[in-house]
Amino acid sequence: MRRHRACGTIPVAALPGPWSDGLMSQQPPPTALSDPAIEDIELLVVGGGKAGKTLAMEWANAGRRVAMIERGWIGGTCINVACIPTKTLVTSARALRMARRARELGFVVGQLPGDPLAGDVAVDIDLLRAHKEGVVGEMVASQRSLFLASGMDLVIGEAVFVAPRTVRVTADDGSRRTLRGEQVVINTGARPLVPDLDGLTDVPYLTSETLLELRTIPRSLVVLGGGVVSTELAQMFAVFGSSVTVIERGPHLLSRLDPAVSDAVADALRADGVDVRLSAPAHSVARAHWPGGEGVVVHLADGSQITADALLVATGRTPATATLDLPSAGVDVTDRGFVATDEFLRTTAPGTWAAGDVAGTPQFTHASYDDYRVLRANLAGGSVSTAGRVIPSAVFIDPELAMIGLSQVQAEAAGYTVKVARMPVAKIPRAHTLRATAGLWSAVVDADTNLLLGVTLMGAEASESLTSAQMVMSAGLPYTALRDAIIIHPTMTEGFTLLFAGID
Ligand SMILES: Cc1cc2nc3c(=O)[nH]c(=O)nc-3n(C[C@H](O)[C@H](O)[C@H](O)COP(=O)(O)OP(=O)(O)OC[C@H]3O[C@@H](n4cnc5c(N)ncnc54)[C@H](O)[C@@H]3O)c2cc1C
Ligand SMILES: NC(=O)c1ccc[n+]([C@@H]2O[C@H](COP(=O)([O-])OP(=O)(O)OC[C@H]3O[C@@H](n4cnc5c(N)ncnc54)[C@H](O)[C@@H]3O)[C@@H](O)[C@H]2O)c1
Repeated sequence: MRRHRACGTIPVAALPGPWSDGLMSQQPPPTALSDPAIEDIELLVVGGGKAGKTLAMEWANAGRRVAMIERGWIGGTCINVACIPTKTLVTSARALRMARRARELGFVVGQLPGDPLAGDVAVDIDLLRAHKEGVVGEMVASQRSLFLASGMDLVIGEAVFVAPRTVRVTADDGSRRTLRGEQVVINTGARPLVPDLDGLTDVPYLTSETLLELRTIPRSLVVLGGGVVSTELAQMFAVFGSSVTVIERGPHLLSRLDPAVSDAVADALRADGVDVRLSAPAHSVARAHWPGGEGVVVHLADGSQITADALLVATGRTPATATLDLPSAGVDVTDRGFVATDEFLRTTAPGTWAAGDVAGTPQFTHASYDDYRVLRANLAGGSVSTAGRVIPSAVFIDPELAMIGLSQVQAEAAGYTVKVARMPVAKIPRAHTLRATAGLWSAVVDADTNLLLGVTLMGAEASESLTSAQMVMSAGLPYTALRDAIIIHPTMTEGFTLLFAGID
């Protein structure tokens, strides 16, 4: 039988956002257990990220006593302020780019009088935001329904450890509960990292979270950092009409890629008008004023400066542990502030586990979901390890970039003798029908075994095509399995038959 633990002390009216109605009113009043101040449960999930919420729902659906504490984002970071809103906006940017190429594609769009942009079409920021909020709102509502239907106790508030496996939650109205789990999972994610840069705290700056709330498209935007968040948002805002400059302190965008691929990413951004400055460490930031306006000026170490209406800080993410009081839980952190876990996702405190970004898992939602699979097994007494996981990823720029496994540089450094397949995307028939012939596919093959070591696809629909290579890799099949497969024509995935033709 499902059992609910109460959160009646947190008034529904205190809850933010569209999920505030009816959430707590379905819960019975608090029941004293072994200690009147402490509510004992089987599973306590701290932070409703991908791994934790999935496990919480599963256990609650099985009739187990589960509480999940979430400070406000029902469904976690990904749905509220990261993957889902940004990819929704990427879709708009892509459609806008296509609309600007209307004549090439055989149609015309109406002329908008007074349009400040060069093309026939322009962004309506209110419509754009409504579109994004519609997608996010539907997903949040769906998550809320699933959480409540599972029978879990969804506790809205800020969690702080007060003892091992014991958390105090404070709601917006100041009311408190104390919950103790037989098992505890910490899944609080990460937040934008704000670097220690001279002047930064004195200027208005945006992060990936606040950028999504803008009421206007800034005429000019300077982006600090040249990683994944930066490249996706910089290109998108350039397409929306901003004059965008990216400042990266290192010699390449997306520094973990082979330089040739990083260069191709920089070219793709430049093709949309982004000014990409590499090896350009920022020295300081200050407010800038000009007749009729104000913004920010970024001074670079080489003495040059960039002035813009708005500044986006995209210099990485930091684990969300600062307010958790982990020492009270007996949970150690690493020197970079992540919750220290072993390969089974156990923390240093008995019965306490961690997953997702906060645990130092590669920062992708699908990686956190894999942590759920690890936890699911290990909380049931198993010993599933996170060691050796091969995690694919994609950067949703145009053209898309998707990768898995080793790059050529990494494979050679690891001592493999490799065969490398490379092909311009223009060789794939489907790319022509999509009018999207930009990009390059490459794959690294172990010359001794013919096994795939890594694949990097830059081109239309790369994030979809990559999964075929991932399946071949995980099945331990040679690259010839893809080369000789009968693949639907014309699709982008068909490109594998061409990529691998003639690499012997
Ligand atoms: C702009 C952007 C775009 C991204 N796009 C993608 C993408 O396309 N694909 C992809 O795979 N990944 C993407 N990511 C990364 C992805 O969002 C994260 O890796 C993923 O959300 C991590 O999930 P998680 O399980 O660690 O927890 P999260 O989803 O981060 O959830 C943690 C939850 O814990 C809550 N919380 C934190 N502290 C407390 C506390 N003290 N008490 C109560 N609750 C707390 C937070 O409110 C949050 O809801 C993107 C990230 C950003 C910033
Ligand atoms: N499509 C996706 O899956 C997706 C999208 C966005 C984010 N994410 C996840 O979020 C994580 C964080 O992304 P991110 O882009 O914030 O971090 P990142 O680590 O990918 O990139 C940060 C960049 O900022 C640069 N930098 C740092 N300090 C700087 C400074 N003072 N001046 C100039 N440059 C500076 C770094 O050299 C680095 O290149 C990613 O690693 C990724 O795992 C994933």
